[in-house]
Amino acid sequence: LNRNIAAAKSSGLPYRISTYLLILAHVHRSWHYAQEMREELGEVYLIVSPSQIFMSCSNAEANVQLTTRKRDFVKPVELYAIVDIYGPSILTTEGEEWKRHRKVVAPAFSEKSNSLVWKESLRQGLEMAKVWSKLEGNNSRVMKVEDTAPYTATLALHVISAAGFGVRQLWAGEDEKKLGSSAIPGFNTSRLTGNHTLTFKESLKTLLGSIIWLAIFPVSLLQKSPFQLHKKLLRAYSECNEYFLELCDFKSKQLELGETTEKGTMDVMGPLVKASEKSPEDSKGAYLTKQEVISNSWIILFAGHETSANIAHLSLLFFAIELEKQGHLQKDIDEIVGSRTSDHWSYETDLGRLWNSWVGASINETLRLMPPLIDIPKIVRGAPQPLTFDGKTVEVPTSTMIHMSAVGAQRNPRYWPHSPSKISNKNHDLDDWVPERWLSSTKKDAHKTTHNDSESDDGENTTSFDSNDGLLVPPKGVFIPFSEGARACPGRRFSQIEVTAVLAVIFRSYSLELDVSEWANDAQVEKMSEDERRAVYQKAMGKARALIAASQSEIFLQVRGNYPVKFVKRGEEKFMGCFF
Ligand code: HEM
Repeated sequence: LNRNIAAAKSSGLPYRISTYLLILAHVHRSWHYAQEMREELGEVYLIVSPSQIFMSCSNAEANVQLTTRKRDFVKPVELYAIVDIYGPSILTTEGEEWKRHRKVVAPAFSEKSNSLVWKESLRQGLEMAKVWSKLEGNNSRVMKVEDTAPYTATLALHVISAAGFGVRQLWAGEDEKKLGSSAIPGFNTSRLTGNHTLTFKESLKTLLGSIIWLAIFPVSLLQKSPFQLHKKLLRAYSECNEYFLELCDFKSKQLELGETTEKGTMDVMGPLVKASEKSPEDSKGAYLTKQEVISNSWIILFAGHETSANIAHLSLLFFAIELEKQGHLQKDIDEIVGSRTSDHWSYETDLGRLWNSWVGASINETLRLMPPLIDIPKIVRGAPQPLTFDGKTVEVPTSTMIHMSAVGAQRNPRYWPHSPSKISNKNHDLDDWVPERWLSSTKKDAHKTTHNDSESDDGENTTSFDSNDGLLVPPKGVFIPFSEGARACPGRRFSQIEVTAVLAVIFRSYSLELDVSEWANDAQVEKMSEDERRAVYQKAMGKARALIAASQSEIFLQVRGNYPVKFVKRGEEKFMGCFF
């Protein structure tokens, strides 16, 4: 402890002494009090325990250095061991090995795969609404949904399966005949072949639900366990591996045949399989082994599934709370797509326009307020590292575990346009969901920047629909839900396109209102005056806001519990009129 205190003292940073367990608790709960800590200790501070020095950073200038000086501040890949179940991947490697993975995986997120994401997300959004309409007591005009979270999770899985792996998935009740020649037994059908005892979706559900065991114990030990839970988990683990292997073979054959080369490389996995068929000598460093194709496919599924699903789920919930804002959203969607049905919406023109409207603004605002990864970890492995911000230079001690606090920077009044809160007594509204801050009318010169976030310091450049001047572009290091620099998320556009398509296709046809049946039934609401309706809705708004504020971060930030909502055909809203 004394040694760590001495290192903290000489760092020049404010620090607090704590135990390691309290650091863990801090990390786990930090999103609840990131701002109080920032106000008390400053934007960059240390917590010191006998076994560890921990640094939290909500300063933009420092964040930029943490993401661009990739040799000085490295990714502590050991933290990701929990998801490393099929071997090392792009997410869980560092240095030269990571470069090899990245060289293959990042370009696989191409314009071709993005256009698949767009098409599939529109289709899945419509199918999801169909499923809601068939729930007990619902019809196609009024659809009560107890919890939208499991549905957005299924949707995200289906989109990754289609755009990531080239395998379309169906919702329960959809006719498997629809799949035609793209049916793959067990992977997207209920018929099992070979040694399979579970479908792909069943194995995945078991695996995701109990992944923690695989992180704690090696497979060889679990194999000796007498517990049913462990046996089931191991079964799911090996069947998932089998499914990925079968998928690799399927894609190899597609590529071999040549006739469907285009089809075989449209999705993200196609280029990975292609890279595994090259010899290391012929590939200029861009090759993967077959097992690495599987480990990366798994990681793509894992990293891109709950994250996008949570943003879609939360955006829906925020719009149900903020009916006036929902009105603005629908107006923008109507203006952009007009009377065209979603099968005529274009990736080239409509996507960009939707992104630069209330749709993109609301997604960015959800990511700002509720980033799925509340902290982005880095570590100092070698000598202490200088860090310069606000005109001073401090020294980050060796072995310091760093958290770039996404919540801390993204709610920091210093960096964001803000007004006094309309729902609390705070003098800023950065803890509130205010999508309009992203729209041009609220742009202020002070927040303009020259940074083009479509370029990483690896020199990789991809076309971007979100680097034009449609939405506010915060300074570098301030808006970091996808991290920045070389280790930034390669699935950023994938998820932006997915959530844009889903919100647009749903709000084009439906309005979303909170269920108020806890206070009044439908007949009672019918008889209420406008003021009475507003009063009852405000109770529901308060409860839904409290639910979101009580979210917890396990691996990702997630709402715990649910709030029932009603999707109603546009024009049949019960409460929307009270808020205009
Ligand atoms: C709202 C959605 C998403 C958010 C907020 C998000 C956030 C992030 C963040 C913060 C990182 C950096 C983690 C770190 O450095 O420790 C990351 C990395 C990664 N993400 Fe995402 N992500 C999202 C969606 C996706 C999607 C849809 C995919 C794939 C389909 C994906 C694939 C990956 C991969 C493969 C990495 C590792 C990159 C590397 O280490 O080089 N993500 N993501």
